[in-house]
Parts: sequence; structure tokens; C-alpha cells
Amino acid sequence: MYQQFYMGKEPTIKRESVDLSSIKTLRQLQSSLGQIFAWADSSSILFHSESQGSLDSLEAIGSAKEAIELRVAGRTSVQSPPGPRVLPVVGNHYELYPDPLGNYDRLFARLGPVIKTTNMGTTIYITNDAEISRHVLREGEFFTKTTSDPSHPLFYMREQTALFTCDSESPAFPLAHKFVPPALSPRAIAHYGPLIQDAARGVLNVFEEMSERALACNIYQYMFKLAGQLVFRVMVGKDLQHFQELNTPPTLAIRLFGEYLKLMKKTSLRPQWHGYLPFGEPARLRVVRNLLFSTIETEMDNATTKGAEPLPLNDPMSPIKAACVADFLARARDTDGQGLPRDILLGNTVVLLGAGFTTTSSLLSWAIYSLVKYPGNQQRLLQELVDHGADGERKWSHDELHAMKFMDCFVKETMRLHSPSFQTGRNAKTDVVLPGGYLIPKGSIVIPCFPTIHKNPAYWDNPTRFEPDRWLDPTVATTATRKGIYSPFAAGARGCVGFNLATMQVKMVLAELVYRYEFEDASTEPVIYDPEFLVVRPLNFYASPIRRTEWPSRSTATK
Ligand code: HEM
Repeated sequence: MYQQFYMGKEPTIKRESVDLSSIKTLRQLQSSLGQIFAWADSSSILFHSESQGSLDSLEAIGSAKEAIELRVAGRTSVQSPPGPRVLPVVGNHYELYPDPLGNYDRLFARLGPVIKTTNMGTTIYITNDAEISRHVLREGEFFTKTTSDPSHPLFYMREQTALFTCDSESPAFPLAHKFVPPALSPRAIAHYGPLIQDAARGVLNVFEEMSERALACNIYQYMFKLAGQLVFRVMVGKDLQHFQELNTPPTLAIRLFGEYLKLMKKTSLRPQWHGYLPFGEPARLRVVRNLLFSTIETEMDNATTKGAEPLPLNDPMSPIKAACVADFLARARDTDGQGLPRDILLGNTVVLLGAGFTTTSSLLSWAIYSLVKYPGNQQRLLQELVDHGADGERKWSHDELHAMKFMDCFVKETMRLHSPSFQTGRNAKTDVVLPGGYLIPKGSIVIPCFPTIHKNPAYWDNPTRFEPDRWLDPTVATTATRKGIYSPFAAGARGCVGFNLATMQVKMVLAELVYRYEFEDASTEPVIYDPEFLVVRPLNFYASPIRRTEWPSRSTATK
């Protein structure tokens, strides 16, 4: 017994005839139709006939005399996501820039949870819906990451040898994904604790000088250098000595990374033909890329312990026998005795350094911002440090840092309200219907907008208030991550592999800085973020470190 089903309205209408004879339940029917019509969540399919209205049983569906429409909750038809009016050439550019995050929020409020944006000829769908975000980030039937698609935000750094920048279909992906995560496991990161602490302390002499001379600084500029110093130490074992003097410039590799990412993002916001120009920024992008790779290749080779024994990948103790991550990656061997080919080794070393320090610079800056802008937090953090035995000399272990509950809540809340990541793009593998009935055409890019999801009032109480205590119950974080309402590190097979390192670094820096200094806001204008960078970073946030001369005594409960 065949029945006709369709979804959508002209011109995107799609029809199929389905044999109902072997279907026993409504759920089974939803599931079959979900596959045929590519619904990310088939359980949301509802049935509607023009003459009878909604059909809620198999019998009613089987006996209907006309084609049945597949609808979604609210009994609405499948539709293309709405978007603001598109102007010739520029599209929605002037409706999105220079404040894309604020403008996305305004557009979500006006148009709903999925919006279609067109910027200089590139169409991207953006969502503030957690359930949709979960479907989008799940690598599988419907979505994948294809940076080699010219519409993908990472197209201009589509290195196919490395995590982050490669397509999920790239042959390098499974190989890199086998070797890199063990190098950044919690055990490996705990092993690098002393290096991280030493690198974090590097900044102290310049903050000391600022305190003595009552100076303020653009925090991002210093966190950029500090994060570079931290990540280089762990990745290639090198001390960049970024704080010899107040204004020591960042090392060449760090400057190249900064320029590479800036040029990459700027080029991705221009029309696609612009990226192929043999002069100007696109040409400079290619030059910077090559310079960067050759600079890092030298660092990588210097980092490898010559003549050292290979390290079995399946031995969880292997990472702690390596001097640094690049050393581990060069020496690791799988059960067939195979290691990473040189191009994949280099690509991933570059990406780990770049992905590691740009994101960490931003998170560190927002953490200091949160200390000074949200009253009471510095004092609570200081008290917790004192209660855990801080004395300015203490060597913090991985476990000690993670045992500080308020610190953990503070970092989580900073990443909720000031998420550095905002353009994790995934490509639709087929025409797909997302929850809510949004039809996304095959090949489109969808971006779950984490900063907006993290503040969506549908999921959060007092969403714009900085409230670290909302994380006190540990199940809140697990539930929020599972529901997709909190994903500072994205999720799924292409989620962040460096989150253990990132959280350890930020906690170490906070432990070192907050014990010694009170940070005072010195910004003279409202703080703005950089809309032309890969991550959300503050452009004009100034603060002064003021040397503490007094500390609270230990809380009675901990004495
Ligand atoms: C605050 C710090 C960090 C944040 C907010 C962050 C966030 C993210 C996000 C959102 C993604 C997904 C990107 C996408 O799908 O396009 C990602 C991927 C990745 N991150 Fe991080 N990250 C941080 C720190 C780090 C660190 C310290 C490292 C390593 C040193 C790292 C290495 C990576 C890599 C290699 C990927 C790609 C994984 C893949 O393609 O499968 N990240 N990160």
C-alpha cells in the first residue's frame, strides 16, 4: 500500500511515494521518512492533510486520499531559513558588520533561530539553537567539516595535512586524530605542569614594573605574548622570553601567526575572487603562510630528541616520556610501527601552536576582563588560592589547580559569557531538514553561534549576568554540554583536542597573577571586540596590575 508524502512549498517542494505495508508504528514511519527526506530529527515529523488537518495515527495516514505533508511542531511547513534583505554585491555585509555578534543577536530576535546571511557573495546559515547546534556538530549522515569549500570560514587556511584546517574526509584526518589527542591527554598535560608554571611566571617581571610605575597596559597585547610563550613551551619546548622588558616584541613565529590569522579572516570576508589576487593581502597571505611553515619546521626539528627511543602510541605513559608535544608526535609509533609522515607532523605542529595560542590569548584576556568588570570575583579567587596554600612560591600541580572549585566555576563562566570561538562551520552533506523545519540546501555552511547560544534566555537564567556560582553543581556543566547549550570547545569528532591544556594554562596563569596582583580596570571607553579576527578578542581593554601587599588569612573551614 503506497502513500504520497511531500514537504516544503514550491519551488523547493520534494515528493516521495512510500510503501506502508511493512510499517507497524508511527515512529517507524517517521524514521523511514526521516531517512528519505533527510530530517536530522525524524521524531519531530508531524503529518498533515489539506482536507483532514493533522493526522496522528498510521490508520489515518494510510487511509488519506491525498498526498500528506510532513510538518513540524507548531504544525508549520518545512521552510528555508529567513534572512535580511540581500543587497547587490555586498549582500548583508552592512547589516552584519562591524558588529556581527550583536547583529546576529538582533537578527535572531527578529527572524528566529536559523538565519541565512550573505556576505560578499558567500552564504552562511547561523543558528542560536542548541539542538540544531548538536545536529550540526555531529559528523555523520548530514554534516561534515569541509574547509576546502570556498564558502567555509577556514577556506584560506585549508591545510589538508592538519587537524582544525583539514576536511574530515581528508586522509590525514584519521591519522592525525589517532596521534594528536594522546599528546594532549590529562596525564600528558599534568606532566607539562612545571613547564606551564615556569612559562606563566615569565610575565611577572613586567607586571612588577608596571605596578611600580603605576602603568596600565592593553591586556590582549600581553596575553598574546604570554599565551605564545605558554604554548611554545609545551609544544616545542622553547622559552620565547617574551618579557625581557616591558615592550619586548613577540618572536617572529608569533608575529607571523598573528598576521596569518588576521589576513586569513580578512580575506574570507571579501568576495571570493579577491582571494586569488596576485597582489595585496591575498598575496601576502601566501607569503606569510610559507614563512610561517618554514619557521615552525625549524622549531619542530629542534624540539625532537635526537636518537631517542620510539614511543608506543597505545602506552598511556608514553606522553610523559617526551620532552614536549612535538617530541612525542615525532617519536610516537602505532601498533604497526608507523609514525606520522613528515608533512602531517609539520602541519599539526603549526596548527597546535596556532590554534593553541590564539584561543588562549583571548581566553586569558577575557578572564582578566571578568576579574575587573564583575566585582567580587578577584577577592573570591584570592581567598580560594590562599585556602589552597598559595604563598607565591608554591608549585601547582594539575590536580591542585583543578581542585579549586571557584576557579573552575570562574573559568567556565568566563567561557560562557566571553566565548573566544564563534565560527565553527560545518557543511551540509545533503539537503537536510533541521529541527524547527528549516531546510538547509546541500553544500551550505551552518555555524552554531556559541556566544549567542551561551546567552540564549531559553536556556540560561539571567543569561547576561556573570554568575560563576551557576556552575557549582558539577552536573550543570555535564548537562549543559550534553544539551549543546555550552560548547566553548565545540563538540563532536571535530571538537577541540586542546581543552585540557587550555584550562590548565588559564588556571595556572590566574593562580600566579591573582595571588600577586590586584587588577584594576583602566579602560577609558566601552570595550569592543575585533570583528576581523578568527576568535573573539578584546581590542581596547586596559588594566593595571597592582602588587598586593596584604593577603586574607585562611578561611576557618580550611585551617
Ligand atoms: C581557550 C582555548 C581554546 C578554545 C576556546 C578552543 C576552541 C576550539 C574550537 C571551538 C574548536 C573547533 C573548531 C572548528 O570546528 O572549526 C577547536 C578545535 C581544535 N582545537 Fe581548540 N580551543 C582552545 C585551545 C586549544 C589549545 C590550547 C589547543 C592545542 C594546543 C587546541 C587545539 C585544537 C585543535 C587541534 C582543533 C581541531 C580539532 C579537529 O579538527 O579535529 N585548542 N578548538
